[in-house]
This record gives sequence, structure tokens and C-alpha cells, in this order.
Amino acid sequence: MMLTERQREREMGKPLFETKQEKSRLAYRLYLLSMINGIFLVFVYRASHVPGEGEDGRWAWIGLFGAELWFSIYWVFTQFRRWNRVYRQTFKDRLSQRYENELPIIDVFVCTADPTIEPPTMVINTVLSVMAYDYPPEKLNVYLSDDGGSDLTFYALLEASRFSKYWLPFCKKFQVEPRSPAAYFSATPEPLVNPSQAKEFLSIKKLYKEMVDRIETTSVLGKVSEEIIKEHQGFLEWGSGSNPRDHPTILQILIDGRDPNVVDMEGQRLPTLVYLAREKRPHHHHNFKAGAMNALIRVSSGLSNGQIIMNVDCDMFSNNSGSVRDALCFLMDEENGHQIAFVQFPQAFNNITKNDIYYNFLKVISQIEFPGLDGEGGPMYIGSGCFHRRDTLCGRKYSKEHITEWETQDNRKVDESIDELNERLKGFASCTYEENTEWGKEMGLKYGCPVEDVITGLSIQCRGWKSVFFSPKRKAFIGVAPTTLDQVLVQYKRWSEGNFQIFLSKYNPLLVGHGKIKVGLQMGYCSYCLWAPNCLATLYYVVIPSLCFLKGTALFPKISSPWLIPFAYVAISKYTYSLLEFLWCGGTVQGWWNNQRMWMFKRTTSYLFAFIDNLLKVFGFSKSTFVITTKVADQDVSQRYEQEMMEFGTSSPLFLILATIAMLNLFSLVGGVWVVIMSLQTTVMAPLSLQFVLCGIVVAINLPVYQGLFFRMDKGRMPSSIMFKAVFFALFACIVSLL
Ligand SMILES: O=c1ccn([C@@H]2O[C@H](COP(=O)(O)OP(=O)(O)O[C@H]3O[C@H](CO)[C@@H](O)[C@H](O)[C@H]3O)[C@@H](O)[C@H]2O)c(=O)[nH]1
Ligand SMILES: [Mn+2]
Repeated sequence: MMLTERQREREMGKPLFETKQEKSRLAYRLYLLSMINGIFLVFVYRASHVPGEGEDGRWAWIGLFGAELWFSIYWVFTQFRRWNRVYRQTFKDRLSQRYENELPIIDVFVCTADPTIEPPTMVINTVLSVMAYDYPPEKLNVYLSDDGGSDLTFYALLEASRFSKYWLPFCKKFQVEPRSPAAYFSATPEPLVNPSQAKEFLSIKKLYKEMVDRIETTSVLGKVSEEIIKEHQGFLEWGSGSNPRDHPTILQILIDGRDPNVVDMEGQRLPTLVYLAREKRPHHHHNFKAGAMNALIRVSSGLSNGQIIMNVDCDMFSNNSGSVRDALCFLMDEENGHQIAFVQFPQAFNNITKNDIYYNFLKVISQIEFPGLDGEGGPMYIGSGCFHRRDTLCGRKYSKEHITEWETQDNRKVDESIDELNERLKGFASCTYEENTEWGKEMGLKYGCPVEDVITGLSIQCRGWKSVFFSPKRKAFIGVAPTTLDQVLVQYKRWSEGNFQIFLSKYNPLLVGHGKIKVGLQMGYCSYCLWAPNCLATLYYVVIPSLCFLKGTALFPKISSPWLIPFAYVAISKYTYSLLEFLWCGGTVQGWWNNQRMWMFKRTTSYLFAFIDNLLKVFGFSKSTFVITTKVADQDVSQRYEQEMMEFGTSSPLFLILATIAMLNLFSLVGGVWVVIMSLQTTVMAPLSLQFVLCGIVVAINLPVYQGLFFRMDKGRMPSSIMFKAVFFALFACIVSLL
């Protein structure tokens, strides 16, 4: 529908999106004020009651003071992401009224890296879901980057390109949601009401099943059969000697959307679909996902050159076909759009259990903290489900004067043959292309940091841009959350390591952000950058007071002392607040308790390793790595996950720390109580009661660890080698502290 110029102008007054501010409430401010008072009194007590020179527990006391000081400072940082929250809303109907014929070209990047832990079937479901966006297909381009360089993945994508000719029209005809076939078929029963729909549903489901069977048979075989190889010349690129770490660029345009004759079963045009495995050579560092993204940015620039780039991890399928339009409501808004560099959607997961034992869902982060950052100038870029302007991603600074002309035509060369095109594009993905360029520094995603996304987003914001966090009612993206404790802790190690690395680098938010982004946003960034150093204070808090309890050294006020009040107040109100917040976000009480456990586990293991690795990096002993999260699990592991049983299973050094802390607290608790009983005097207990409570809480939170160590028989239990070592170390620590 074309609007007349007048109608258009009338419409112009109305924005394409709306922002609601959630100002901090009075109750929250009172809470802040009272907490600050409480914390202050705790410090007064700590400073005025330090045990004298030579007295018992002087150093333990001073250390505890340090830990509390750290917690307080950190707590202040975390308030900045709560203070000023904003929630957004879009008007897609206005967008299509005004711009339906001038919608820009969109390039979607999907990254995968390993066909065993990221199965090709999962990858193509993500690809199909984004191909099926509610968007003009000739303006939509999907690129799959395969760092695994696997012909199995290529084969799956080839199958998907054929299946899309059935799937896309089906989705559009029946307004199907979600548009990942796997997710759709597993959630949707046969539509019985409409017989013609039912017929199509069944036939397309059959097609899908047959395709999956073929792909999975091939994956089980581990190689593509001769017959299939004959079907497409693309397979020839996998020569006999090619391996994932050493091969030339492989590039195949599976669907060429610019060709009006390439159509689906209903005669409608199709989005472009490209397979890319960038060149890999053993002596060239490939920079993990950031390297893959930069190759994609360049290759796509030579083909579709969309002004908007969206990227998803291979497990994050689109669950909402309207997301492209949602994002455009922000970026194309006449009033405010020109300042917005990227629109970040939250990450949701489809395998979260009721009480979310590993706190994967990040409820509080996506419902409170990111809206809070948004209020301060914009959320971080978190790597998946994010729409960028191409030019800001490539380093452009914000300027008020610059007006984006939305282009609706791509810039392909008309007289180029397919072979010439292929060669030109392949050059963009070669190992040497980036030599002596700004790629990985000022252009594209930054290299050298395990959280390439966060550091890239930060530098974009520091160039003057804003970002937006948008969480639509129907979730935009859904991925797979890790299902074992080890995977979760390793993932957090990567994140906290990367975040802390940013803090230690010249990209420290307080330095680069100074004068460029709001103080609130700098503090917000710091609250994540400083995850890792939390390990020190936390380790101290869960070890020393317990050992001192065993020994009978008091570190807290007596139960009858008025000084107990600020301690109790701070602890109780902080945890009550966090519980209420968690429940408000839709969590359960058990889920909150699980989150507290994960909070402690992460801080004592992932963050500790991240902290140490960063120090080693500073001294040049260690290099960045990227451990890819597994997206599949064995049947019995999945079953235990469903039952919310903690999965230990491997003898990871992370678990040794967990088990040692758990045992140490158990011994301290039992030993300390034993001493009190033996002395037959309740007065002994009075000065130690807070330590008794603290130690008791640590033991309670560790119940799944004791179960894993002593009471479980399944494969997910703690390995006995860990048990012996943990008992030994814990006993050793107890004995040493008693000496
Ligand atoms: O060398 C590599 C390594 C990883 N990936 C891809 O990167 C994505 C993210 O990897 P994953 O193991 O799933 O990590 P997550 O911890 O789930 O990822 C989060 O954190 C990462 C930064 O640590 C971001 O890059 C991701 O976008 C963000 O979702 C996946 O699609 C991988 O295939 C590559 O393309 N090349
Ligand atoms: Mn992931």
C-alpha cells in the first residue's frame, strides 16, 4: 500500500518505538539508603574491634574486613544496573505503512564450529528459522560460517536449501510460529480443524523427517556418501587431504536470491543462502568466533552488502518471525534511530527445568539488569540475537550530521561470472587478507578477548552510539543451555575471564568510557568485568570463618551485642531483596536457592581460574582460548538434568575445589559443634553463633555436593578420586588451622 505524501507526513509524528521508564521506587531507594547505613556500621565495628597485636584471629579479622569491603564496593556497582530501567515497545504496523517498499537489505550470520557438539540438524534448523523471517526474501541473505569446515554441515545445508522451498511457503501461508521446523513439529500437534492445512502439515512433516534421517545417517557414517557427492559440485572442495584446521576457503552460494527465477514451490522468491568455511592454516591464528564474524562481514559485503547485520549462534533459532521488523523499528525511527548502533535481544533457552538448577535462564539479567543498562545508554552486545548497522560494526563514529540512506539494492557486479564472483569472495576469507589492516582492531569484532562481543559493543558505544535492549512478549531467540555443571562452569570461566581481561586492558570501561558513555553504564560494565576478582573475597568468606569456628576464634559480634544488628540487617535485607527480585522475574523459591548455590560455585571455581589465567596472561604465560559449549547430551545425562540432579561425572579440577570447600565446612561445623558440646558451656557458643550460622548455610547449600560425593551411584556422581583428595585437603586445612 502506497501512502500519499500528506498521509506520510501525518504519520511521521508518530514514533516507530516507545520507551517506558521504570523509575526506581521509593521502597528501593529506602532499601539502598538503609543498606548503606548498615554497611557503614559494619565497617565501624570492624575498624573499632580489630583484635590487638598478638591476639587470636587478628589476621583473620583483617582479611574479613577486606572481603566485606570488596563485597560492599561490588554491591554498589551492581546497583547501577538496577537504578533506571527502561522497557521498549515497537510499532511494526507503522513501519510497514511507511517503509514497506524501502526496507533495507539484511544479512544474517549463523556461526558454527564443530559438527559433533553442534549437530548439523540443529544448525540447519536455526538457518531455516531465519530464512523464514517475515521479510521480503529478496532482501534477506543468510550466511552460515562453518569453522568446523565440515562436509557434513555443508551437506545438511544443501538439504536445507532444498527443504526451504517447501518450508518457507508453508510458514507464510499458515503464519507458523516458531519457524524452526524441529521446534515447530515438536510443539505443534496436527492441526485438525483445517483439513487442507492438516494435509500440508503432514506432508511437510514427512519431508522434514526424511531429510533429518538422511542427514543423521550421514553424520553417523561420518562421511558423505559417493552418491550424494555426485549431486553437487560443492563437495569437490573437500579434497582428500583437507582437514578442519588446514584448508583453503570453501564458499558455496546455495541459493542465489538475486536470480528472480530461483523460487519456492509457490513461485515466490527465496532468500540468498551461502555456505562459508574461511581459510584455515595451522600457522595462522583464526581468532575464534570474532575471526569468523569478520570474514562473514567481508564476504557478505561483496555479495548482498546488507546495511543491517544480524548474528546468531548456531543453536539460537528464531522463535519470532517479526524480529527483523522489530529491530528496524528502532534503527529506522526518524527521531531517535540514527543514534542506535545495535538492537540486542535477550537469549532464552528451551531446555530450562522448573527450578533451573544451574541458573541458566539468567532471568534477573534479562528482566532487570539489561533494561537497567538500557536506561544508562544501552545494553552490552552479547554475541547472539543482535542487529547491527554494518558501518558501525566496521568502525564508523557517531555523528549527528550523518543521515543513513537506506539502500534497497545490493551492489553486485552485473557483468561478473559466477566463477569470478566466487574467487573474489573467497579472497575476503583468506588467512592473509587481514594482514596489515585494522580488522580485529578498529574494524569488525575485536580479537584477543574471549568475550569478543562485549568488548566490541563497548567500543561501539564509546564511539558515541547508543544501543537498545528489546524483549518482545513472544521470545525472539531460543537456544540450548548447557546441561552439566562442568559445562556451565567452563562457560562462566570464559565469560568472566574475558570480562576481567577487558577491565585490565586499555578498554577498561572507566578509562575508555570516561566522558564518552554515562557513568552509570561504566559502572554497569564494571559489575560484569569484576566478576572474576569476586573469587578472592568469596573463597575467604566460605573458608576462614568456618575454620575459625572450629578453632573457637570469634570473628563476628556476640549474639547479645547491639553490633549484631547491622550484620543481620545487611545480610537479611540483601537476600530478601534478591529473593523478591527473583520471584518478580517469575522464578521459584527453589530456583532462587539454586541460583545462590551457583553463585557460590561460580565464584569459587570459574572466577578463580579466570582470575589466575588473567594474571598469567598479563605476564605472558597463557593465551586466550575458546572452549565451545556442547549442545548435545547423552540420554542419561539429559535424564538427570530433567530431574534436576546436579551432574558432576568428570574429575575436573573445578570440582576438586567445590568438594574441598564442602568437606572443609562440614568438618568445621561438626568439629565446632562437638567442641561446644564437650565444653558443656553455652557461653562458648555466644561469640561464635554467627559463624555457626554461616558455616551451616555453606553446608546446606552444598547438600548436592555431599550427595554426589557419598550417596549417589549413577554416572553423574563425583568421581571417587575427587572424594579422596577433597577429604584429604579439607582435613589437612582443619588440622593446620587448629595448630
Ligand atoms: O572458533 C570458534 C568458536 C566458536 N564459534 C561459534 O561461536 C558461537 C558461540 O559459542 P558457544 O560455545 O555456544 O558459546 P556460548 O558461551 O554459548 O556463547 C556466548 O558467549 C560467546 C562469548 O564468549 C559469544 O560469542 C556468543 O555469541 C554467546 O552466545 C557458536 O555458534 C560457535 O559455533 C565459532 O564460530 N568459531
Ligand atoms: Mn551457545
